[in-house]
Amino acid sequence: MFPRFQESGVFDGLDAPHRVPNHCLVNEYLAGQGIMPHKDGPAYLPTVATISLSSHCLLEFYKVPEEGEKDSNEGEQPSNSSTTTNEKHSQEPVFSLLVQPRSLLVLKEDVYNKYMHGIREVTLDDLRKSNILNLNEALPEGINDTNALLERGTRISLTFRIVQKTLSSKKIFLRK
Ligand SMILES: O=C(O)CCC(=O)C(=O)O
Ligand SMILES: [Fe+2]
Repeated sequence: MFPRFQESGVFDGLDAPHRVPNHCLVNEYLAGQGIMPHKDGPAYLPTVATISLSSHCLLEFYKVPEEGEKDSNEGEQPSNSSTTTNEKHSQEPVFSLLVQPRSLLVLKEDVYNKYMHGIREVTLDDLRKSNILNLNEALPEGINDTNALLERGTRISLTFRIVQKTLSSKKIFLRK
């Protein structure tokens, strides 16, 4: 897989010597589970590549609140079991992407830096809503109606990132 990342240049242009990720987060979402809107934050270099398996989801993008408005959840560890996830989605998304199973989604540059992303806690995704930018290309096989409600199943996501600073074992030893 690393050669595929290098060939496709997904992690090019970052301040990283090897152009491959050193961090992978695996999330499992049961139908109806989501993740609150958040920014991935400065602990990672600003490119994130996500492989999705099993089910689609609707990834929604929100403007980061201005200074003084409510927090932007920057770098906060997002929880996919929070009961308040849908409250955090009260704002309307600016745009959404229909994320297909077996797809690789790369978020970088402005989308990484200027928008929050989240997944609503719903079992049905309403394709009429949310300004879905890739709706026509991403409709699942057999569905040609952009008015459809898409039923979610269990989705597994593998999110690859580059973490710039990791805590060395030496530091851990010295702190004991
Ligand atoms: O599961 C996904 O596609 C998104 C996960 C995510 O946003 C995160 O872990 O920061
Ligand atoms: Fe994220």
